[in-house]
Amino acid sequence: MIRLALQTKGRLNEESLAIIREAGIKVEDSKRKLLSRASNFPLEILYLRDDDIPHAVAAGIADIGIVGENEVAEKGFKVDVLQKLGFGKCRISLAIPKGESYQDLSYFRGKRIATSYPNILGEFFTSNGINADIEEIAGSVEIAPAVGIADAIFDIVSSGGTLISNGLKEVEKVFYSEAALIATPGLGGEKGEILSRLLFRLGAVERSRGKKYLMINIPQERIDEAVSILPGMKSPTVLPLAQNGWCSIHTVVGEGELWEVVGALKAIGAEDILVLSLEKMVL
Ligand SMILES: Nc1ncnc2c1ncn2[C@@H]1O[C@H](COP(=O)(O)OP(=O)(O)OP(=O)(O)O)[C@@H](O)[C@H]1O
Ligand SMILES: O=P(O)(O)OC[C@H]1O[C@H](OP(=O)(O)OP(=O)(O)O)[C@H](O)[C@@H]1O
Ligand SMILES: [Mg+2]
Repeated sequence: MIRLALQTKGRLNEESLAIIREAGIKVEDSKRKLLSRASNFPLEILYLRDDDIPHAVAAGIADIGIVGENEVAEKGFKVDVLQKLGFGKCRISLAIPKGESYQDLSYFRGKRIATSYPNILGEFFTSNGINADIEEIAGSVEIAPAVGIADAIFDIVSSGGTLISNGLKEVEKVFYSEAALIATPGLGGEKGEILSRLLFRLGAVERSRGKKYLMINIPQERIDEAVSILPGMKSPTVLPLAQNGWCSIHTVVGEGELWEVVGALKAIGAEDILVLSLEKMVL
């Protein structure tokens, strides 16, 4: 049995559970029990505040965990970061009142900066030779300048909407983060073996993320052109059609490039273009 720490509620909770479920593991959500066993895989979930996950994993209270890289860096506990998970993407940035003019980091010399990430900020300032006053606060950091408890802030930014709503502007992007799977260093034996099985499944889930299965029909003489347009995994599958002179091409395309590829294929005479969702890419 392996124990996985997940955020009880908040930004990472739903997607963390979704990724486990996409890996075919049946688990209950945190509304019922804070420790719950999967019914079809040797895994149990321990639901925690995200701040507590790096320590729980470093201390072996949980064997693995899903948490933002920002929390891992801030807490500084020794854990292995096994895999980035592609969600919870954000950055931690320095922001100042929008009316202020800003040239460079020297702006922050002698200023009071409110943050929930004093260690990341402290290291950043030290390595840039900035001496400032770091005020640690647990939440609602963006309001600190307006109520006079700080001159600037260092906090999580994603869309930037919260900064704008609070009359602030982002001036330095310091740390980029996303959710990651972390583990107690040196997990071996039975736990190591269960972890490999889990990583194998998560890899398949991750690879299929944002990917579509594309099927087109195309005249035989255009196959080479079509293949050069398709980004495909290896080379795309080409199948003959019952209709003479035509064939069907199947391949996997990233969602980001889908419409461009479809447009280019149409332009060279592709027809019957089907886009299907891709369940898993095991390889
Ligand atoms: N706006 C955002 N966009 C994307 N990811 C975010 C955003 N805000 C936070 N995150 C990521 O999600 C993590 C959890 O954020 P959340 O706001 O749920 O934390 P919290 O309030 O500290 O929760 P907890 O109650 O578990 O301590 C952050 O540490 C960060 O990695
Ligand atoms: O740039 P934005 O897209 O506006 O996102 C940034 C905000 O998101 C997070 O807060 P969240 O909404 O999770 O609430 P919290 O402060 O209660 O954790 C973070 O603490 C910022 O305040
Ligand atoms: Mg927290």
